[in-house]
Amino acid sequence: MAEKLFLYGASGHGKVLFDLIQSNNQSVDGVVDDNPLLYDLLGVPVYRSTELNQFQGKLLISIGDNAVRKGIARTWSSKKFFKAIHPKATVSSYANVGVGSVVMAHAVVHADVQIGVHCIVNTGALVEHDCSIGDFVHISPNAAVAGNVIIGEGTHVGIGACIIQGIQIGKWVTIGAGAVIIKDVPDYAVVVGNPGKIIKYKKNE
Ligand SMILES: CC(=O)SCCNC(=O)CCNC(=O)[C@H](O)C(C)(C)COP(=O)(O)OP(=O)(O)OC[C@H]1O[C@@H](n2cnc3c(N)ncnc32)[C@H](O)[C@@H]1OP(=O)(O)O
Repeated sequence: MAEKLFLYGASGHGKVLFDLIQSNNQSVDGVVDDNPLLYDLLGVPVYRSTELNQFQGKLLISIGDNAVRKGIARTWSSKKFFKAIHPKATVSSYANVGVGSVVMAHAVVHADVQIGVHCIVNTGALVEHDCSIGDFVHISPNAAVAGNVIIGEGTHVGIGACIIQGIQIGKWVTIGAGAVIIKDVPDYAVVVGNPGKIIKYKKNE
């Protein structure tokens, strides 16, 4: 019998992953969320994290916030996680997608790309050849990352942003929606606009 699959996070992102899992002819057996007001996600029961140890199965963290995803992955590091790739995503057989990561519909991940653990490559995002994407990164819908780009842990590439080839982006960077990144970006920077300019630094993850 197939192992049971659980989502951690009864969020909007959780709903999208729910659909993704069904697109792969699998089903979600339960959702974990500590919001006491939530009892069900798309008809599947929501459990509290205190109940999680009762369940045998594999877990996928369905929370968009990169730092929160990292915290949950650490807390539940003894659990088995799974990755999920939409059947309408294109992932090169020469790319590597880490455990706990998701690749949404119409995303493209080309050859010799390394994607870390617990990442989100969101709907229609493009990751070109030879990129290295750190753990807990989120590449938002319709963002495009050109070849040979390195992105550090926890960075969020905003919706529709573009990063030209060969750029190095630090860790826990925020790239604003629609930004065009043509220069390297240091750790914790928040960058917006075309061409991308740093408007501030985040204090931490
Ligand atoms: C499925 C999903 O939903 S995936 C989620 C996808 N979501 C995203 O991609 C969101 C990305 N986030 C953004 O673009 C945000 O605006 C951020 C993180 C860049 C900035 O947010 P905040 O820190 O709250 O900054 P704030 O809104 O105060 O804006 C600061 C300044 O930057 C400007 N600014 C903010 N975002 C952008 C942007 N994307 N492009 C250009 N300018 C921007 C603001 O106009 C403001 O300018 P001002 O000081 O001259 O008035």
